[in-house]
Amino acid sequence: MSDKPKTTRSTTRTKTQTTPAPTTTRTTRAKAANATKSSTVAVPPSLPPPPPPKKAVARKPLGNRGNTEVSENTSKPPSKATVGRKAAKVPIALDNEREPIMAFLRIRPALSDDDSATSPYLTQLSDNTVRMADPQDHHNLASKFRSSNITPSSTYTFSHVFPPTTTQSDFFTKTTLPLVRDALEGQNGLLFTYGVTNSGKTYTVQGGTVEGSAGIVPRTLDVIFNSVDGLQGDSKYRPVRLHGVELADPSDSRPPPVTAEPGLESVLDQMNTLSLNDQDIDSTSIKLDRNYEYSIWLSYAEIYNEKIYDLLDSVKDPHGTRVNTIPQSNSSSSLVLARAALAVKPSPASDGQDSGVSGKYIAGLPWSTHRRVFGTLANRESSRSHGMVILKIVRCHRGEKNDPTAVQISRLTLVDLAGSERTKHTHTTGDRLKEAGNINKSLMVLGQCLDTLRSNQKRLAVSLSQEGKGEEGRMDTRDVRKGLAIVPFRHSKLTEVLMDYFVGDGRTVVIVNVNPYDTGYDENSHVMKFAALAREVYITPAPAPVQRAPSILGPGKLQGKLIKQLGPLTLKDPDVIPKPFKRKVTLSMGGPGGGRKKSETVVEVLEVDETHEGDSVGEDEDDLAINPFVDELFDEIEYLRLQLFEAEMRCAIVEAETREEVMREMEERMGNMEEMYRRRLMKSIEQNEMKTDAKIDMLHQSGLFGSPVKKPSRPVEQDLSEEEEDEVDRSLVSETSEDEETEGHSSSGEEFDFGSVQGEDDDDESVLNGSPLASKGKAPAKRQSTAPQEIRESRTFIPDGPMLSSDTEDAEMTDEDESVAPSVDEEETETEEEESDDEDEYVPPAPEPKSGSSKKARVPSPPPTHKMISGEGKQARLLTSKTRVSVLEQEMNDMVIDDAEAKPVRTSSTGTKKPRRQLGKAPIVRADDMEDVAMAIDKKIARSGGGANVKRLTRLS
Ligand SMILES: Nc1ncnc2c1ncn2[C@@H]1O[C@H](COP(=O)(O)OP(=O)(O)OP(=O)(O)O)[C@@H](O)[C@H]1O
Repeated sequence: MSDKPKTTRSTTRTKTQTTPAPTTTRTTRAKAANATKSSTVAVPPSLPPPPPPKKAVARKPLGNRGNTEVSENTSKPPSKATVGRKAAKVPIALDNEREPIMAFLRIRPALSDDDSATSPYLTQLSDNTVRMADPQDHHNLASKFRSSNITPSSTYTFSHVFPPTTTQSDFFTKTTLPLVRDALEGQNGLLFTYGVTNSGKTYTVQGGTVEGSAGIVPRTLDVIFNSVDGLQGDSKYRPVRLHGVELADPSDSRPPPVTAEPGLESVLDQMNTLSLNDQDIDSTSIKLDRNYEYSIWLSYAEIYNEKIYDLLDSVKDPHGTRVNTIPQSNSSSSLVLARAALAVKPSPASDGQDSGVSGKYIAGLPWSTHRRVFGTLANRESSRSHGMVILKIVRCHRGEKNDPTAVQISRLTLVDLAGSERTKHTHTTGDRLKEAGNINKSLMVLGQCLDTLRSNQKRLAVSLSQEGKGEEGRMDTRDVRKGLAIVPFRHSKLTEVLMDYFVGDGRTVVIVNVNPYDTGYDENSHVMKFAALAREVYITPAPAPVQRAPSILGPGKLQGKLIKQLGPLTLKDPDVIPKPFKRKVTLSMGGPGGGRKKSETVVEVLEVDETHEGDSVGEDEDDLAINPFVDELFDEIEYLRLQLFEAEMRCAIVEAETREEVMREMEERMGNMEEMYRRRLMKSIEQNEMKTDAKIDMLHQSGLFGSPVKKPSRPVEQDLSEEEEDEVDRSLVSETSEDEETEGHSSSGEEFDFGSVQGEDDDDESVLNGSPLASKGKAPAKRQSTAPQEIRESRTFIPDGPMLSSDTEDAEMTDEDESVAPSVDEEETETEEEESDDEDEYVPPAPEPKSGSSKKARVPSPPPTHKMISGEGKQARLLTSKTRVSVLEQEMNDMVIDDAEAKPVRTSSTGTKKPRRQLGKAPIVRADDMEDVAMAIDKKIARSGGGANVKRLTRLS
């Protein structure tokens, strides 16, 4: 018993330190023949709250522990008892029927202030559902156009969801303890963690560095050794391959030859003397059938770059010599370690078992204790490799101890998968890219396997459901089985090694780890979908296999084969040795939590390809069964899938970029249009203001506001007598009528410089100088010399002269109003403006009517008012004044204030400058306003006796 290995678990457990548990136990008590059946073992509903943290206590050697119920252990509080208590609600089916793969979700807590400041994208809805929504969705434009298979918000269902507050102990009890119990009863079990980097996989499997954070692996070992304590067998047999057993080598049970490797001495010494806190020791014990004795075997392997390595291997240099000295961090000497990859071989039929399930095993993976821990020294990088702890429990009935056919072996495999992020996000090159590619490949193949299994099961289920529904349309289930798709287990080392679990060789549990603060929303969506897929795959756990006819090999034979297997490590013949893969590894010891100073050493590791020499019976025939063509096809499918994925991602990115570009362009155009309309509006406002100012000026000048402005250009008019004024009034009315006809031509053929002429050639161009108002102001001066003649001649025209009625005014204004509406296309608007200009051309009053009866004949009949105007007397003059006001209003409304930006382009054929009327710039004059103005003017006229002021107004207009 003094040979019993000491505990090697460490409170300073980190990713880089994984120590082997002692694996061989001896039976210390050969009694309890009538022990109760182990199936009565139940899991506690929940563990009691952990005891107050004690000062670290020395871990008790396993050999000294009694295999007793915890309640019997006086050193432990009864509440820690695990046997005989009511079963916890662990969602693992207890029958051997078909059952889905269990998928548990564990949500990582916020670890930093940054995490706490971010809103998590995962919300727990119930005990088994969560909703995942991308919080960046509202801000991130690109995320709106992410590839179509990523949904912005989804609800996912799991067997159970563990919130961030879940303790390691609670998590272990609800997810792994049932598997441990199964394993002790002879049932295989698989548990693997799946998630992106930094989501807590390693924390879940191995544990953290703080007290009470021991993970699944150490707790599993605790429970197993607690349970078998007192029932240890003499390790007569040891497991080989997948299901086989052979006679054990006596050295398997010996303690490690520490002195032989002084470099490791300190490491192992450190491990052995480390003490653990109570919270890190799981005191759960499962009540076992005491008719059996047990021996526990452990191996630890990693799958790195699609190659499998033994992490419990002795440390060797490239020449195969054991390395005795590990250089310390401050040492200048460098160390090169070598390790050989292990082959995966099919389990031979000679290892036949009851379940009939075939699988593969890692050839050369040692199943013994006291090995040097490569895993500890070679620093398994959990992000980049899949770590597998494989526990084998060899159970032998006490009454049949010497009957090798009565040996029962069960396996419990705990896998910490590498981070599942995609290559495109890792931005890696060279070796890192290769690593990422292999990780992606193995995880992708794992997904493919589950997918194929699911669809095969569905097809089978459909075929079975149709059985008994008559012959027609029903397919023989055997035919359906033949037509099922091949599950591509062989396409990655990971699935090759785990395949037997998926075809019914035990229960499977998937733990999905999610960091809800991580930015990899898409990656986590893939993880969630993987879990959803896993839950749709059904497995039929086989009953505990019993080796009825195991192939027993002598230890010598096995050793010989192992030596053969490890032979390439000597690296003596470079021609036959594949080119090794070299990488640098940092070894870490001590550090926070353990109270030891942290030391680091960098070593180079040479990784040699696996040898394909067979080491087991019957494997060659199995290998021959592999069809290389099918293999090729699978490779091709894999390659195409990868290409498809990359193409999809590229398309999604291009689409998102294009959309963004188009949106930017549209925004720019909208901005330009907005600016254009804004400028137009401002211009229109300015013009209207100027026009209003001009009107006010005119009213001031006319004296209507009590401050007449004297116009030097009209001195003669002011001197006219009353009679003359009347004459002028009448003549002006006549002029107005005549203006409609004469198209702005004076009797002398002279053209006025305000208003353009209808039908005028658009090509005429001249620059307008000054405001149209100025032109209007000048007009009377020109007329001045001809006024008496005009008055005389106009008398004959007044009755027939057309007048602008208010209706006409309204109509014109309406037309112009319509033309004000801006058009989207500037050019179109321009054209319309020009056309409208021609249509609504302002017709200035002609100073002298054109002679000729033909002109008169075209004049429409005048309204009755005109006839009255042609009469004599005061009332008639007043009416005439009103009419003049109407004309004035009309002219004011038609008036255009020219500004610097106007287009004064027209000239008459005679070259006279003409202001070009601005389309749509005519002001909207409200009828009420005009009436008011008219009334004011009337009053003024009445007060002043009409005459001069009316004349002045008219001239002004
Ligand atoms: N439940 C938890 N409670 C407290 N800390 C946690 C928890 N889960 C994870 N952590 C911490 O989060 C960090 C990342 O966890 P971990 O290394 O286990 O992630 P991982 O998924 O294994 O990453 P990788 O794939 O790179 O190995 C670690 O510091 C770990 O201690």
